[in-house]
Amino acid sequence: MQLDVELKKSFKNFTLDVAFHLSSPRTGIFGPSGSGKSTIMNLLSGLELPDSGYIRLGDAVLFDAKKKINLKPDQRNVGVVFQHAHLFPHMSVKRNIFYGYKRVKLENRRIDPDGLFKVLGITQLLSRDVSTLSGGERQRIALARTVLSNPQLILMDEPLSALDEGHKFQIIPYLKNVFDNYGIPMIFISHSVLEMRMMTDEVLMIQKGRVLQHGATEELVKKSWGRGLESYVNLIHLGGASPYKDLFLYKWGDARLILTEPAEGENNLFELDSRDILLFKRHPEATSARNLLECTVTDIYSSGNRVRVELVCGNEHLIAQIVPESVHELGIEEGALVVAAIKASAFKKIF
Ligand SMILES: Nc1ncnc2c1ncn2[C@@H]1O[C@H](COP(=O)(O)OP(=O)(O)OP(=O)(O)O)[C@@H](O)[C@H]1O
Repeated sequence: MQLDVELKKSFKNFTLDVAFHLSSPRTGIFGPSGSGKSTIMNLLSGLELPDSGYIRLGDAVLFDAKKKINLKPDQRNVGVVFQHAHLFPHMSVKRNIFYGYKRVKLENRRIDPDGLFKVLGITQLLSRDVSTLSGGERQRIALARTVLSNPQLILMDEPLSALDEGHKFQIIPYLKNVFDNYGIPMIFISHSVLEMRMMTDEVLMIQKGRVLQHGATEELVKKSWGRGLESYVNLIHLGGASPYKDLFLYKWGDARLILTEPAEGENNLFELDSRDILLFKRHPEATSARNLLECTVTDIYSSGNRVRVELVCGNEHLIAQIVPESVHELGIEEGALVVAAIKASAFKKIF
């Protein structure tokens, strides 16, 4: 994806003034409430008219104030998934999905609907009444409708934020499936760092209508933590568990992890707060922590009274957060060997 944007838009109490070039097919727009994320999305999709600037998507000019080009929303080939699914309540699920499909030219119907229903896990929902669906199911239906319209870009405006905590992340594997199967570039809007990390490789940080930072998602999360993010959260993908005494044993690269929480299937995501990792110079003789990992320090960065220590443990990466005094006591520097101790209960299952 190549998206070139320079846009200005003023409302009574707010001015958006941004210029950016996005090339990653999984991009995020991140920022606090009221920073201008939805305004950017509305300008890109053609729902709002910019005061000035241009929008170029690949070879297509969607908007150019100087050249007086302004493609209508349905000419832009940009699909939108909103926070709420906006399904027609009087139509069946199937009719909702195919709404608009008949307007897609035959040569552009490149996505097989039955295949898409499998990818989104909605085949069994097709004959259901819209009113009987859960929030996550509704979002998957809305996504199916958008994908079938054959967009060259999908904008997702906080697609998870209306879902309750328990179901929020269940939809993430489906979103990833759609991306992996059809390769349609996505711009994902959110004010959740966790969602950004799960859904994007590149992120544009917006504040008060301006671009504050732009870069690789993980790098921004690691390095800009001093400005408000209390600690780094390690995201750990684990396959299925096997029982181990009263606990559960997982394979993690070449290492083994013991957790209190069970998980099924090969696609489980756990979070581990960087503050929950203790570092030792040598193997402790006895400890209540069930996990002791031999690691090498690869990077250290500090902000105020906190220091983040990047580690490679086997072939996996971890970030621990300690205080400056511990850095001196442990002799932590790049290349140093340490033992990371992690309690079995420190891993929290996301999905
Ligand atoms: N049509 C409009 N008329 C007047 N002000 C508007 C309009 N649309 C947006 N705004 C204002 O522009 C600012 C940015 O709004 P926007 O919805 O883009 O923020 P956001 O980052 O998406 O916020 P949130 O995360 O809460 O959805 C807000 O102050 C909002 O009140």
